[in-house]
Amino acid sequence: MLRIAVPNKGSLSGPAAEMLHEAGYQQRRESKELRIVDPENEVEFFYLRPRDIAIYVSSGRLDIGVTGRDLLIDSGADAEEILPLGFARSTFRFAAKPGTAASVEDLKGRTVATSYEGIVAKHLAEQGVDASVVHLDGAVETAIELGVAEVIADVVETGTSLRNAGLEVFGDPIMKSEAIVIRRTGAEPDDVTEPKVQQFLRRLQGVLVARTYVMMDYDCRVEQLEKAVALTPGLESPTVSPLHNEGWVAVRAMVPSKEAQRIMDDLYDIGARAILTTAIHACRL
Ligand SMILES: Nc1ncnc2c1ncn2[C@@H]1O[C@H](COP(=O)(O)OP(=O)(O)OP(=O)(O)O)[C@@H](O)[C@H]1O
Ligand SMILES: O=P(O)(O)OC[C@H]1O[C@H](OP(=O)(O)OP(=O)(O)O)[C@H](O)[C@@H]1O
Ligand SMILES: [Mg+2]
Repeated sequence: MLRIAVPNKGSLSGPAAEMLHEAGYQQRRESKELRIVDPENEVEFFYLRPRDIAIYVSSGRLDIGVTGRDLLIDSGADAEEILPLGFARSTFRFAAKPGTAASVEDLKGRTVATSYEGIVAKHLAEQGVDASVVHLDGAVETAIELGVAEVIADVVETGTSLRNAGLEVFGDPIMKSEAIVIRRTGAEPDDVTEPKVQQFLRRLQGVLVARTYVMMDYDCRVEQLEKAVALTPGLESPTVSPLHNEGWVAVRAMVPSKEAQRIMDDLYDIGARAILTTAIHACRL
């Protein structure tokens, strides 16, 4: 049975469960459940605090886990990223009252409040800056107003929390994060576990592709086919089938969903007709 760690709370938990459900895995029914077995897929899910997941996975007791890249790096645990999952995207940044600091060098001798001491200490050491770090569990934006620190280092998504606290980011982003799948560094692939890990990754990749691509079908004149294929090259190459009407073909290709409307306009302009897009529910590339 493959043993997988899944976030039990916070920003990662809902989207992770949704993605696993889309990938065909059974998920818990109640938020208090700590572990469930999915016998059909021979997988056991452990619902753990996102911050603890890298530690469990690095111990080797769990085979893989879903966590945030920032949490993995912060933990310093012996685990590595094997698949980015495209949700819970954020940047990790320094912020302060406007005019306080312009770059990481300005942190010398100052105090930085953060929930991610590991990331901050590593970054300051890399930059050769000597500053104090104070650990807070959350709501770190308030630390400046209350005089606990002059600078904070925190997760920024929309920037709303910073704006509400009257703070501004400064310096280069410390890192970019998103949800990821991790496994123990240098895990020895055994014959029983490895195929299951690979199947798990293929399923999640299938969900990612289904989320980012749509299937496009259209008819076009043979003379326009090369132009049309250049607009819709597909992943390998589009399927082209003859139509009953001579001189026309039907084309089918996957296209990035974000570009679908523009591609439909361009196809129409070169004379393609009956242009349809349909959602992809699942796939294996
Ligand atoms: N507003 C946000 N937008 C995107 N990702 C976020 C956001 N807040 C936290 N994250 C990501 O969630 C992960 C942290 O999860 P964690 O559950 O520890 O904190 P949280 O989501 O802030 O929840 P809480 O603070 O309520 O416990 C990190 O990978 C972080 O980058
Ligand atoms: O840029 P934004 O879109 O505002 O998102 C970033 C905020 O979201 C998270 O806070 P959360 O609500 O989890 O509270 P916390 O600080 O107590 O973790 C994070 O710690 C930031 O404060
Ligand atoms: Mg938080």
